[in-house]
Amino acid sequence: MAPSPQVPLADGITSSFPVIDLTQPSLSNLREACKTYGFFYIKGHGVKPSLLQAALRQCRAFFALPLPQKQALAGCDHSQGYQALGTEKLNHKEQTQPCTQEGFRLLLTPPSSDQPWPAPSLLHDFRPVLEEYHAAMESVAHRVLRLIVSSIGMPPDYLHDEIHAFHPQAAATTRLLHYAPIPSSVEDGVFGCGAHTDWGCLTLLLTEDEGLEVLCRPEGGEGGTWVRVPPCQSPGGERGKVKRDSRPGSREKAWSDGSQARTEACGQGVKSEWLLICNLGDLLQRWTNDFLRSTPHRVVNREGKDRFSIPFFFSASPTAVVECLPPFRGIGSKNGVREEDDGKSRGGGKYPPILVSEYVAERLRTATVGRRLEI
Ligand SMILES: O=C(O)CCC(=O)C(=O)O
Ligand SMILES: [Fe+2]
Repeated sequence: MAPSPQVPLADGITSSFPVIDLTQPSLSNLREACKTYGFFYIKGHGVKPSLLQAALRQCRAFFALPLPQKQALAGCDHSQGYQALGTEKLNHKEQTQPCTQEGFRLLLTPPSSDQPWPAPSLLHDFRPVLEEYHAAMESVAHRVLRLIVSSIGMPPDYLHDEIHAFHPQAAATTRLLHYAPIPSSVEDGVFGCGAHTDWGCLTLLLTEDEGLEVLCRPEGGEGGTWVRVPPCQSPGGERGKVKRDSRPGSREKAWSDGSQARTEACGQGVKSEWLLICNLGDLLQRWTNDFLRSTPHRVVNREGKDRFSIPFFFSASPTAVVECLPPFRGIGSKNGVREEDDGKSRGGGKYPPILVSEYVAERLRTATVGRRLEI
């Protein structure tokens, strides 16, 4: 099968960031993307652009509400509702300040009567638009997961049917994020959101704004290079400009203009399509004994502008056990390369089996300010 369109990287990085077309997916490209980067773009997802635009409009409208109205929507715990600026720190090693963002978590799967919603008198279309958006992302996530499982040589429904990973339902959260117009400073430890991995199965991200950076380690191992990921679409369909970090000795690289990928992905002359950015989370990495990657990423607000994004976090059923899958038992992964077991693995894998609920609760707890989390 022909290679899928790629986003070539700038500044001498030889590899590229893949675009997976859900209408004609290449499993080998998908496997390579999941193994090498843990990040890829999705095209051909079938979600209407009008729904994506409406979700972003509601996101902006929500954060434009006066602070007391947002604070009234704090959930009974951190997993739902409003989180004010200054309440989260994802990386206690590198961040000197909390993330410069405020957020609103919509834990809609499974449905819960505890989920706070703004009154329709405040934001009339908020709930119907975001419920539709959540359902659309959930369906994309199930499709992508089956493809990922097929790409590693397993029956597509293995996680669904054998592991009951999503039975009766995978927990899934749509999160609205607003990054305050505070310039980040990598040197001073000020980040829109500090380097972290996502703790679910996979994340689908929608944003029109620059700022997302991914730690690129094609060879695996320590170190790596932070690369900037062009947004899913630029405002008005215009293409983003190449941004390079020209500071001497900088290890940060810019992706080349994402418009190239979008044009290639959509065909010349066609108005650019809305891509989704997909990344793998820790559960998939643990299930595959580190064969697939849950890659560190961060948000750097270089221009100090308001930034909006909507990640959809697809986790798993809280009662599912995360334990090394059969093909990866006895196989270690060093520097991203499969190798034979060194004899120290437990339960056939590097990690002891853990309940999804335990893993997720611990990660959520450590993300609130005052707790430690190191990557
Ligand atoms: O806002 C973004 O672009 C990414 C946010 C993110 O990585 C997260 O919330 O886990
Ligand atoms: Fe993330």
